[in-house]
Amino acid sequence: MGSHQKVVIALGGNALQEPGAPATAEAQLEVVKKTAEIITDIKCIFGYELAIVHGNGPQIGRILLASELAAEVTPAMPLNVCTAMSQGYIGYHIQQGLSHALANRNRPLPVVTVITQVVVDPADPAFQNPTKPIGPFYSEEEAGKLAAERGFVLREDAGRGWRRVVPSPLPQRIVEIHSIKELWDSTIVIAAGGGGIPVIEKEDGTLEGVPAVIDKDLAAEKLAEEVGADILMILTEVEQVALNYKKANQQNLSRLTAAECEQYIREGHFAPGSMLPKIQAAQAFARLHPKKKAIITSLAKAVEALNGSAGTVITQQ
Ligand SMILES: Nc1ncnc2c1ncn2[C@@H]1O[C@H](COP(=O)(O)OP(=O)(O)O)[C@@H](O)[C@H]1O
Ligand SMILES: NC(=O)OP(=O)(O)O
Repeated sequence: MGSHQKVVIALGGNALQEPGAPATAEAQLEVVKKTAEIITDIKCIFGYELAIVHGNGPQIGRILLASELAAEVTPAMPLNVCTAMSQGYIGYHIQQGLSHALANRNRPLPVVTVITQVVVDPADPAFQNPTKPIGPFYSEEEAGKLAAERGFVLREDAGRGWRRVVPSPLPQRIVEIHSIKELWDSTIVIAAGGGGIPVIEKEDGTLEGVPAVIDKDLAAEKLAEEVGADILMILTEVEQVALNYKKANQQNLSRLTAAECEQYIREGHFAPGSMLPKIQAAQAFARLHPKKKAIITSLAKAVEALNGSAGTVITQQ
C-alpha cells in the first residue's frame, strides 16, 4: 500500500439523500454527484489516498418495505440480502459520480465497489435489543399503527420522528479486507457499505447472512484500522458534535480526547443509533495511536475540517 496519508471517509445519510426530497434513484444520483465533487476536492487539495464507506439506513428500510409489500407476488428478501442490494446500487451511483468528477479535474482514477461481508458474533446482545433506525420517519401515531398492524419495532430517532429499528451487532472482521488492501494503491475503493453484510462464521468455516444492519461508522473504523489510515472522517448533517444537543445550553465542540468521549458517553450526551456510534468509532480510532485523528463534521465543511478550521477533531490526548 502507498505512502501518502490515508483517509477513510464515512458518508452519512445526507451525502446520499436530500432531507424531505422524494427517495427516488434519480434524486439520490443528483445528491451523490454533489458529494462526489467534495470527495474530489479532498483528493485534489490534499492528495490523500482514500476509501469510502457509506450508510444505507434510509435505503435498506425502503428496500425491505418494498420487498415485504410485494411478498404476494414475489418472495420477500432477508435483511442481509437487502444490505447487499443497497451496497450495489449506492456503490454504482458513487462509482459513476466520483469517476466523472475526478476525470473532470484531470485526476482520473478507477473507483470500485467491493460487496463486503462483515463477521458478527451470533451471541451479540444486539440481536435481542434492536437499536438501528432504518427507512422513513413516521409520526408517533403512524408508528403506533405500524407496530399494532405489522408488528414493526419502532423508536424515536434523535428528536427527528419515529423509525423502524433492527438489531445492530458490532462488526468484528471484514471478510474481503485482503482484496480491499490489494486494490488500495490503484483504486478508490467503496467498501463495507451500510456497515457491511452481516454474516456469522459457522463451525465448518462457511459464512451465513443474518438479519441485522451493522453501523457504518463502526465498520468504517474497522476498515480504517485495517488499512492503517491516518484519519477517519465521519461526514454527517451537523458541523460539530455537541453537548446538550438541541437544548438551550447546547455547546458545540471543536476538540475531544478519547477520555472526554468516554465521560460524555456516560453522561448521555449522544443519541444511540445516531451520534453515539460515531463517537464510539472516533474514540476507538483515536485510541490506536497519538498521531491518528478522527473528524466528525458535515459534508459541506469537510475540506475546512481537514485544514483544522471546522468540525470536531477527536484525538488520543
Ligand atoms: N450530541 C450530538 N451532537 C450532534 N448531533 C447529534 C447529537 N446527538 C444526536 N445528534 C444527531 O445525530 C445526527 C447524526 O446521525 P445520523 O443522522 O444517524 O447519521 P448519518 O449522517 O450517518 O446518517 C445529527 O444530524 C444530529 O441530528
Ligand atoms: N448502516 C448504517 O449505519 O446506515 P446509516 O449510516 O444510514 O444509518
